[in-house]
Amino acid sequence: MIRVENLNFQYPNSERQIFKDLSFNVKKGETLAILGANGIGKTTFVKCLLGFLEYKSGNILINDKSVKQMSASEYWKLVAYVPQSKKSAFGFTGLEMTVMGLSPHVRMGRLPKKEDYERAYEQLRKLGIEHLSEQNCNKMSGGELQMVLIARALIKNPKILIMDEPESHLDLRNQLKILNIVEELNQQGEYSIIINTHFPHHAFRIANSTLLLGKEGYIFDETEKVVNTDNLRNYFGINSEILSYEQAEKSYSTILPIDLHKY
Ligand SMILES: Nc1ncnc2c1ncn2[C@@H]1O[C@H](COP(=O)(O)OP(=O)(O)OP(=O)(O)O)[C@@H](O)[C@H]1O
Repeated sequence: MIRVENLNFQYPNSERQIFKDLSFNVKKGETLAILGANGIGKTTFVKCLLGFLEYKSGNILINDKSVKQMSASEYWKLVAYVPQSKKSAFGFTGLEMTVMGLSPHVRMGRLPKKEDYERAYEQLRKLGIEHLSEQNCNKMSGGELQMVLIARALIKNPKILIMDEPESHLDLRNQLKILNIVEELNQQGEYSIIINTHFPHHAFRIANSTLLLGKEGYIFDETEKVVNTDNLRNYFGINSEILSYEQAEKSYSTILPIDLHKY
């Protein structure tokens, strides 16, 4: 569904090449987690993917078509972006915010119709947050706003969902709500999901594959093969243990950071 081939990117006036020959793919129905230390290039990658930054060479393809050959409306019908909910200043209600997600499908400049609002309400209801429809986004908690931003992304039935640390800044319950939604979307088998996260144990929980970015290169593979103590030492500079727990025939793993690795 989405394929990245030999992507190279460097900011102008910067010595450092952020990606060198980055290649990976995310199939339909799969979730990819992107992990890496602060400043390694996770957001830069998302900006390349969304077309806000131009990469030096390489290719990003959706359904075997280069995104550079797509019109903006063709691209935005396929791709939805869920930004972080922090530092938001939106004066819209939850319903209005969700209707905005339909913009690639409706003619520019026309007012949303009654059925657009009904569709938005239905989307909020599906996520169990219809009580936020009349609430001003400025007055929502981080978790509530994050859910509305997910509703805004899902309303247009995208094929690819790109989420930038959607569970950061949220309390444990709200983090779980977001993870549950991603898990549910993954199980529906209709989406390719790419999620930037700072939590390796979230990758365990929701991601079929993980891309671990580092200064000298990257690792891309099934999450269980990528998130291990050796890689956490090499890519994050920490000594850690992986703890696993089983309940109701489901297995859960988490990372226990022990101390800083001494080089
Ligand atoms: N406009 C820019 N010009 C030059 N360098 C930049 C620019 N934007 C970001 N960088 C640098 O590129 C590198 C990657 O930044 P990026 O924001 O992609 O990292 P990140 O992995 O998302 O970090 P974090 O986990 O802290 O959010 C950093 O060293 C950053 O300072």
